[in-house]
Amino acid sequence: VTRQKLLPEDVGTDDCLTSYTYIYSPDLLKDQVAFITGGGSGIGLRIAEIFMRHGCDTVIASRNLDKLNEAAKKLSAVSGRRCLPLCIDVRQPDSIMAAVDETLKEFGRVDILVNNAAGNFLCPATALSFNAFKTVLDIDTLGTFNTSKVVYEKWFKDHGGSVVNISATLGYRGQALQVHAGSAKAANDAMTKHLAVEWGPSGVRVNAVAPGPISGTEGYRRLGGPRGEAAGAFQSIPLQRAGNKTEMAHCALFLASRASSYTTGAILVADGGAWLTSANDFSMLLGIASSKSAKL
Ligand SMILES: CC/C=C\C/C=C\C/C=C\C/C=C\C/C=C\C/C=C\C=C\C(=O)SCCNC(=O)CCNC(=O)[C@H](O)C(C)(C)COP(=O)(O)OP(=O)(O)OC[C@H]1O[C@@H](n2cnc3c(N)ncnc32)[C@H](O)[C@@H]1OP(=O)(O)O
Ligand SMILES: NC(=O)C1=CN([C@@H]2O[C@H](COP(=O)(O)OP(=O)(O)OC[C@H]3O[C@@H](n4cnc5c(N)ncnc54)[C@H](OP(=O)(O)O)[C@@H]3O)[C@@H](O)[C@H]2O)C=CC1
Repeated sequence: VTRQKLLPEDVGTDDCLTSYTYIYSPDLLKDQVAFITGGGSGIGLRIAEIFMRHGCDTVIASRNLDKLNEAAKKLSAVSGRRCLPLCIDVRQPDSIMAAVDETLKEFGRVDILVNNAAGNFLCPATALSFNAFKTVLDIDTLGTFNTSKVVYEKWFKDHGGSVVNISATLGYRGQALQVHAGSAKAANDAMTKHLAVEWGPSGVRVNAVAPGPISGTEGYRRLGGPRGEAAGAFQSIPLQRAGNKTEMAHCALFLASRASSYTTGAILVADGGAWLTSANDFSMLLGIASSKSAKL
């Protein structure tokens, strides 16, 4: 008897999948438009690809326009849908307003907002500067609020829509070296619920996906994922492995689409059960608990 491996395909380069098997209808997002922050790399890029394969046009928006231009070409080539790359810094409301105006000019609508952009690094609280803590809060939490508010006021308020925030389970039990990111994501989980309540009557759903360690991304590398994997750290996760980007994109697709039409204010935990059981302490894992270095 072969034990079933709960490992769905994630076959491809770091950029786009080379093969894909549908688990939802290919028309699930037909002719909708999604605005995805941080859509030029990692989990955001895979979300853009999977949404486009389901009939959606996308805007991918972040700081590095060269990276976005290259990603947009690849995304359009694999999906046959339109992808508009736009330069924003989620800390700068004016840049978001200009990008949403451009989106409405190009596509005439926006149906889905994915707040995926974030910044993170490992750093002990004592070594973390005041500005470093503020920077992560500014990107992760204020950035999520800024983008949600602009998209709501310019379109969702009158037409409805779906917001998907990308959170993390890292703060659920507390973790060394992560007070900045854990605090930011906890605030985002609260924001998800508050905005779900306030915007529900306008036909706007607000939900979140909370990943655990997800391989093949900058975040995974920065947080010591490959070292953790080599040290057998993921054996304490019930599903005994890191997740992959396609799995996160499928969660975002569910929450963004009519498949979850009666779901709002929900946080979909997608971490292989990690936070329930794991000794999820990076400092122990990486042997750097007593490090005084600000730049790990
Ligand atoms: C992955 C898991 C691996 C192993 C786990 C094993 C077992 C655990 C089992 C279960 C655990 C379950 C769940 C947890 C799993 C996953 C982790 C969860 C979350 C992951 C989140 C992310 O991945 S976020 C995306 C990551 N990508 C990026 O960060 C890219 C974008 N980043 C940036 O742009 C920069 O890094 C930035 C965030 C610093 C912002 O840049 P910028 O605006 O240019 O700011 P700066 O001017 O450069 O800096 C501002 C201040 O910050 C200080 N700083 C910068 N870098 C560092 C650092 N590395 N350390 C300390 N301080 C830093 C800088 O000095 C500035 O402060 P000053 O006081 O000097 O002004
Ligand atoms: N990988 C993992 O293990 C986990 C990831 N997550 C979450 O998943 C999401 C994606 O992370 P991941 O794919 O790993 O990492 P990436 O570094 O690939 O993605 C982060 C993205 O955010 C963009 N970004 C960063 N700062 C800004 C800014 N100020 N304005 C606009 N865009 C910005 C970056 O683009 P650019 O540099 O061009 O601005 C980049 O595309 C994040 O929310 C992260 O917290 C949660 C748990 C675990």
